[in-house]
Amino acid sequence: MLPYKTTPSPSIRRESMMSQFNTPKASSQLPCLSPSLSTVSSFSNLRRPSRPRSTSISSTTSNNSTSSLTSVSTTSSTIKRRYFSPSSSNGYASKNHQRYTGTITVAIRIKPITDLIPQWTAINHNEISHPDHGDFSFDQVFGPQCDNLNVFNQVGTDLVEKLFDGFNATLFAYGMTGSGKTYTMLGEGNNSSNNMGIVELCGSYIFDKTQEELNNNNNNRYNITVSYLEIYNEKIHDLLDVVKKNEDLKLRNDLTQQGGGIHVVGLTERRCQDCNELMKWVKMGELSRKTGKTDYNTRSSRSHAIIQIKLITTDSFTGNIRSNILSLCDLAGSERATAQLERRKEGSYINKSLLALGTVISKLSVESNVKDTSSNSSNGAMGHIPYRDSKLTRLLQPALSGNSIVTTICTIDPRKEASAETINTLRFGSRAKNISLSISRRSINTGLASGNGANTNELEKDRKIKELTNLVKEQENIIRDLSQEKIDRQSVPHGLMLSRESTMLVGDNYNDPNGQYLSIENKMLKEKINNFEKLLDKDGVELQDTQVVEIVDMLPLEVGGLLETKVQGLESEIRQYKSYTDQLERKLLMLQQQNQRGQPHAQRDISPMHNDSPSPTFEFSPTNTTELEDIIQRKENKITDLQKMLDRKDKMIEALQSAKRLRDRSLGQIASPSDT
Ligand SMILES: Nc1ncnc2c1ncn2[C@@H]1O[C@H](COP(=O)(O)OP(=O)(O)OP(=O)(O)O)[C@@H](O)[C@H]1O
Repeated sequence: MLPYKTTPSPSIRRESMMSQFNTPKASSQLPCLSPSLSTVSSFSNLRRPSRPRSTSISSTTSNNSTSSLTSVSTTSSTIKRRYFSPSSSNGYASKNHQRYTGTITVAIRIKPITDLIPQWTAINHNEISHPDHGDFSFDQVFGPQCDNLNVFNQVGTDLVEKLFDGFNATLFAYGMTGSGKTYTMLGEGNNSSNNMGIVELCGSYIFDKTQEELNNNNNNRYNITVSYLEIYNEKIHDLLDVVKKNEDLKLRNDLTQQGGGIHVVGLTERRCQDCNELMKWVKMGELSRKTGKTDYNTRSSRSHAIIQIKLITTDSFTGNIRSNILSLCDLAGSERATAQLERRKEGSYINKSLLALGTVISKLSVESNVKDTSSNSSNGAMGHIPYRDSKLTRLLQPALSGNSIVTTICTIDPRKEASAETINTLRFGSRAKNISLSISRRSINTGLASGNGANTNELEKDRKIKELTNLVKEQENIIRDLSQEKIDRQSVPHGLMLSRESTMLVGDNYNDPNGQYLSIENKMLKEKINNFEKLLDKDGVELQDTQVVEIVDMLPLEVGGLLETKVQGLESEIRQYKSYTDQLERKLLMLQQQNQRGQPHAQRDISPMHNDSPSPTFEFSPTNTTELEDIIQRKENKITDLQKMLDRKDKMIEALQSAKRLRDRSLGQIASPSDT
């Protein structure tokens, strides 16, 4: 169990502090016991002119505090811890209600100083005062005398109670460097007395309460985990994983979270059996956290740190499970520029993210005011809130936008030289105080728990994983189909053998048969063009019969008609050549006979004697036998060529006709006798 040493009861020490409070000078040392009273809604409203100090508050407060002090059982008889019972006047819903409505709770904590007279003092449990700036009102004001347990009793117990009621809760410490944020959240030194920080006190309270519930035979079973991260120079580090501690973890919107959430991908969660174990992890994380020396703090936190304690509640009777998170944030402190380069760089990141937080708080505050003033007429729509301006605001986004009950502890250094920062901090606090929250209880999962600590989140994640796995499978199928399509395209025979039927079959395998068919058709047409080009190139070269048939087979039927006409033209041309050649031969014969008889070349007219058939027109007329022989030879060659060409065309026509017959047959038509 917890290694706490027995501590003096807070109530006893409070009694002794009360005596100081009754003296006028002791107002700055006001103990912090009363529940929240104030609900002032703007910074200007929070401020009142200085007034004479009242001394009448102490007795009332003292009575209140004693009556509201309740002992909470712990599991060890040697440890007796006393907590206040949760305040009921803070706008919180009762245990049975489903919703919490109220504003962010803002507490101010004044750091004790020994050497100088403080400029800022607590005049009662809700007000802080400055001789020049006046009085300011908040939910809680903790004087320098208040210890961490006092603070916890006022602001921490409520949050933990709400956690058990099914809400998320967030507490963050805000203030200038050296003003006491880390002291408040994590305590100091060996934690021998009341210097335990809020984190440890919350952890202790949570484990005590789970034990108490078990003792009361409650059906609920609890599992508790802890995670610890820091934002250093805008990078998110996992402080509970020594191997990954320098990795920059990514943020992701977590749709499994009710109302949306921000998920830190890969953040380690450690399961804890008791507060001792929880603090062991926290201390381990502390060792990794970045610290350094600043003008105001010898061990300044150079990063924002967020510890999350997750309470997983399983109803062993119904199997319902839910998880709720308590986020405890120790922000890095704002500071002025320093000479040291490293500190300056860190400082600029810190200031930038705090500025982003300030802007978000300011805008939310304005939005809340607008909603208040327009009340029912408001449609509830939010203006743009720049959560994305920094990692810090992104991480706090779910809490600030209604996923969590939020409390802020603003720590201040009461010295004169820190006054500007104090005013800034109070301004921040007053804006935060304006922000109204309306938070649903986290829904409870039905469905049986797995018994091994499964929780809502885990079940949701399982569902999400299944969904994503299916998606991945679907995408793998698409990729496989696409690769197959590529292979098929590449394997389409290069040539003319791919029939339309086969292309249709190939096409049927694809998701989009029309598209696939068109692409194959396109490929075929390209092939046809290629072959026509080859045919043109091969003019005069003998084509194989099969080639002719193939070419003709792929020709559209209209081309066949054209070819036939062309062939008829050629045939008539050949007939003309033949007739002319006949005439020439006759003429030649005649000339030869004349030569043999020794007759002179009296006639130069060599035009055909019988002009009964049309003859082609020639450019010149032969003048002697040799010339004539030459002409005749050339013409014979030409005739041979034409006959060859005619043969080819005949074959083409034959092939065309047979292709036509085939197609007609395949179309179920009866071939007409003229086709054959
Ligand atoms: N309420 C307090 N009681 C006693 N000592 C305190 C208190 N608040 C702060 N201190 C002391 O002041 C010093 C600075 O405090 P702390 O480190 O908590 O400041 P911080 O706001 O976290 O600063 P930083 O932003 O630089 O990290 C510490 O030595 C701490 O012990």
